[in-house]
Amino acid sequence: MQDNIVKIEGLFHRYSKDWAVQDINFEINRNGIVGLLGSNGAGKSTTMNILCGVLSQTRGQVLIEGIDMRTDPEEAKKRIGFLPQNAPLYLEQTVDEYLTYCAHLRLIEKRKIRESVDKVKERCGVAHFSKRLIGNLSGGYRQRVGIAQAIIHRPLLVVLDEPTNGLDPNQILEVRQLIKEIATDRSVIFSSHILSEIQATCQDIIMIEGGKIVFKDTMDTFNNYIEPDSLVATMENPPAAEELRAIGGVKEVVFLTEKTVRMRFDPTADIAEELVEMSVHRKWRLKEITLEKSSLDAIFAQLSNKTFKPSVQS
Ligand SMILES: Nc1ncnc2c1ncn2[C@@H]1O[C@H](COP(=O)(O)OP(=O)(O)OP(=O)(O)O)[C@@H](O)[C@H]1O
Repeated sequence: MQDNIVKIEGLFHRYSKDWAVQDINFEINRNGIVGLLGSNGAGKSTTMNILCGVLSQTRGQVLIEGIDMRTDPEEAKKRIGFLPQNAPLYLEQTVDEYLTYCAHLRLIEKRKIRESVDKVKERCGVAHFSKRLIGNLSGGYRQRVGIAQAIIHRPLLVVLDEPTNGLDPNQILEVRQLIKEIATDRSVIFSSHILSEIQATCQDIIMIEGGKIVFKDTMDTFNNYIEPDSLVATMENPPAAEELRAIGGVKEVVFLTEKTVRMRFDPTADIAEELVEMSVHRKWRLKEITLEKSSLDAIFAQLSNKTFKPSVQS
């Protein structure tokens, strides 16, 4: 039977008195990107540092392809590439010097180092900056070099701690694209405190809050879990706001234009059907109706406050 790429069981860690993470359990069994989502201080870096063998857990087990990170760190770490929150870059080195140094650290055979460095520069789009000092690169290119050091030894798992933090919108798109590319033939765990970032990048999501997992499943399941709670309707002959507000389950009515209205409602009420029926009877001449889901941040807050654990993950 094939071992999981990653299996984390009953992971607890405390730095001093309080638990930073508690009872973290998850598995990764396939290539692609898993998003680790949580607000500041939620426990993302602690989990990632333990997963990569940089921090030793108080309790629990981390297995990489069945190899215990605690008892056989050398073998387990060969299978992992890590880009911590503060990328371990030497700003006074050129891209070539730095990646060659990383290749040595990763124990790549001497005769293969040149080739490995060239390949990874090509893959990460930094080949044209080979002789440039890292200190003189933009934030986006520094992150690319950080990702290059994480994949130079061709690990089966790459762990990226908030890799798009501090980048401008264009750089974020470029780094996201690079992460998607490197995840085609390996597994990537990617952390962020921004839900839309995880949604745009990941196939699976693990939400962590207050050191505990509050949601873990596929991104598709997460998206389906979000129920619509407002609609936008356009009517040729709309009634007054009070008439719409009187419909059972409607919480708020706001006219966006003379003929277009947004109605917030209780997700358990079937407002759309009611609105269509009333429009026919009262001749409001409904032209268009669009259901809207709650803001992502609201869902994040909602999930963060409750413990919801679907059984499957990847
Ligand atoms: N070295 C440390 N010593 C003591 N407490 C720590 C240490 N590092 C983290 N913590 C605490 O552990 C908890 C989890 O922190 P962690 O850095 O893992 O969260 P995070 O989700 O990565 O947040 P951020 O995005 O802000 O880095 C927080 O309460 C934090 O204050």
